Amino acid sequence: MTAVRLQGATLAYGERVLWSDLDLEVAPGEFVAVLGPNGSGKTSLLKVLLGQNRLTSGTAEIVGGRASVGYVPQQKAIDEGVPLRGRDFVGLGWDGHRWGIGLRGRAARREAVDAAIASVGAEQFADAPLGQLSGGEQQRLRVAQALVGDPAVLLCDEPLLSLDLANQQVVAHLIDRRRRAHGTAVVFVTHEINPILPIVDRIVYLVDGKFRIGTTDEVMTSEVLSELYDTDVDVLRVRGRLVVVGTGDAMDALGAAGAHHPTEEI
Ligand SMILES: Nc1ncnc2c1ncn2[C@@H]1O[C@H](COP(=O)(O)OP(=O)(O)OP(=O)(O)O)[C@@H](O)[C@H]1O
Repeated sequence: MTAVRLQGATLAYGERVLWSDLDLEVAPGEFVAVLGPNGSGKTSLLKVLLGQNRLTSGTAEIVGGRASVGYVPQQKAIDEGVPLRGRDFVGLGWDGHRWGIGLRGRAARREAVDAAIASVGAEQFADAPLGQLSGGEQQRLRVAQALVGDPAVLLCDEPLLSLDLANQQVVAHLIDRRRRAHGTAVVFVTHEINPILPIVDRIVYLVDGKFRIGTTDEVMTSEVLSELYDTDVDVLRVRGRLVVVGTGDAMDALGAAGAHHPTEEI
């Protein structure tokens, strides 16, 4: 069974080839992380799957169709003045999938919104204005919004960015629980693999037109990353965490260079 399929997928902007001949099948319930330095084409890959970017060649398919996709965007602070309540924000995810809400539709909507809010443990703050919530609380509601339509595929674009360690773990755990309980396929773009290290099934690692796909143990080695980066890279395991040294990225693919939490990574 396959939920997401890329075949011979190539994306180029003019002369610049981000990746080429990418073959990837994501199974229902599988958790695939997309890693790579800035500009390697991680977000572009998600945009292809969302139907916002066209491949230069090859094919990309969400097997259940685009209606079965949930999307968690990057965590960004929502303006304090936004009058929307958390509950209404989650409801927008439902409305995106359905038209013509009758009485019965309204009851189903309420039920689905309540269930999505409960699934991320957001009952306590779902009725507060969105702009007054913390970054972690807002991000939990974004996950609820993506889940309310009961997606078969969840696409996440750096959903942990700028969350503290505790909230990173909360959000990662929510997504993990969801994919195990519902067989949701997850494609998860991230700079920081450590918060999802216990969860991830496979990694797609993109670097400057090259890529490697495999399990964490297959991809996160000094040998593979040195080859991808074309320079000496060391992958160290320190107290159950991965630290990468030598990629030269301002914020390298593991967050080990520490743009966000330098002291927490080691
Ligand atoms: N529509 C476009 N036209 C031309 N170039 C683009 C377009 N969209 C993205 N790019 C370029 O393609 C490259 C890859 O962008 P993308 O956002 O996919 O990278 P990324 O791996 O997600 O990076 P980051 O980690 O910085 O978010 C970047 O250099 C970007 O400037």
